[in-house]
Amino acid sequence: MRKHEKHIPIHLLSGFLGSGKTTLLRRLLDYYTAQGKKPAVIMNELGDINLDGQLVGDEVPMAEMLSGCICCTMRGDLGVEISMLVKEHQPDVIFIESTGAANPMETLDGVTEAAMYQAIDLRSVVTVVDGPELLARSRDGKGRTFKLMLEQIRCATVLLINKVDRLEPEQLVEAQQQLRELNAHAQIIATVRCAIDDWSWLEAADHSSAPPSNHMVEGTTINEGAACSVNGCTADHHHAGHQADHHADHHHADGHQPDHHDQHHSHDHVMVVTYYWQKPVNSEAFEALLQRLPANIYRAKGIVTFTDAPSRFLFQYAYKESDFMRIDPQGHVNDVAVFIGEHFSKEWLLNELKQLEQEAASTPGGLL
Ligand SMILES: Nc1nc2c(ncn2[C@@H]2O[C@H](COP(=O)(O)OP(=O)(O)OP(=O)(O)O)[C@@H](O)[C@H]2O)c(=O)[nH]1
Repeated sequence: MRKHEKHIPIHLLSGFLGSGKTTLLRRLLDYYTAQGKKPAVIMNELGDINLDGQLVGDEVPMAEMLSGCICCTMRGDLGVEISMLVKEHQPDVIFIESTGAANPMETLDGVTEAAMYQAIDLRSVVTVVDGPELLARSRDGKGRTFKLMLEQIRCATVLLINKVDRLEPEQLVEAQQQLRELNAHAQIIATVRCAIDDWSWLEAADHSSAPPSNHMVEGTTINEGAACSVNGCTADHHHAGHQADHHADHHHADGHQPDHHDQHHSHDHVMVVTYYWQKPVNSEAFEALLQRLPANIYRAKGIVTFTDAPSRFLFQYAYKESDFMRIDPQGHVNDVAVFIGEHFSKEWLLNELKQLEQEAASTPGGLL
């Protein structure tokens, strides 16, 4: 790397499954493109498909790191992906959206490792916190998921407390107090759908005069006056009992038709089940299934065709709330559903999904 080479600011988006990282990413992309700047994105998913990528415009350069996690198995690849993005697109800024299950300290290590030989500079770690979920889990106060959430909060330079529309005013105060106790330095911003009015923190981070070699893990500040809490981070760096096979046992990029009910990756204690739909299903029956998913399935998303609606839909489910958006994907995209959680019964889930397909197929009427 040449001494006076311009360093590209990098922002790491962290936060638990379904907290709103992609929602924030879209806002960040709009913010930069409105200023005539060129943002680029690295998206990391545990599964082998990137559904969130469907929500990002084709004009945004994007590298997908699938079937693994940049905090561990794919850590070495991160530098390569950054290098390719920089070489091909010369972006003004890069956002890395990590998987909700990523250990933030390990991810930070990965980014800063890459910064040693790339002209990049990590400027902020933005952790999106699902407000209602933080309160619910802190009442219970245990479990590996909660611990991971705490680590993500402790390592942030900016904390977005999101889904405030689902909090009473006194609950918002309680959640803000919890965040402040966990992280004394980060700026805390309360948001609904990650809508941000004041972007000064981002401008300050991008224009920080910190020498490029002083990256965060060495304990320098990101914004003046907003010290990075990384040094004080008490994150557990061990991947205890981590024996997951992170590599998908099939790749559909090669034209190979994926198996119907499919592989199961696990990242640490988190399981991912990917199901490729063979048939359309009834929309009401599908919504009913989402509502009766067990509490240990936190997150689901995918693309589905309904027998009773004229288009395909991108669906999102996080903690009992579901959203459906009409889509018309470019190129060949399978109908697929990804479920993420802990210790849930894969058999139960696959049976339910197959039953939906069978019921829809045996109901007279067919596709609209
Ligand atoms: N009620 C409510 N829903 C929200 C808010 N922000 C995001 N959502 C919804 O929460 C779901 C998850 O949002 P995403 O932005 O995809 O979350 P994510 O963190 O990127 O999810 P993963 O990448 O799967 O971990 C979507 O259905 C969003 O529409 C909010 O402020 N309030």
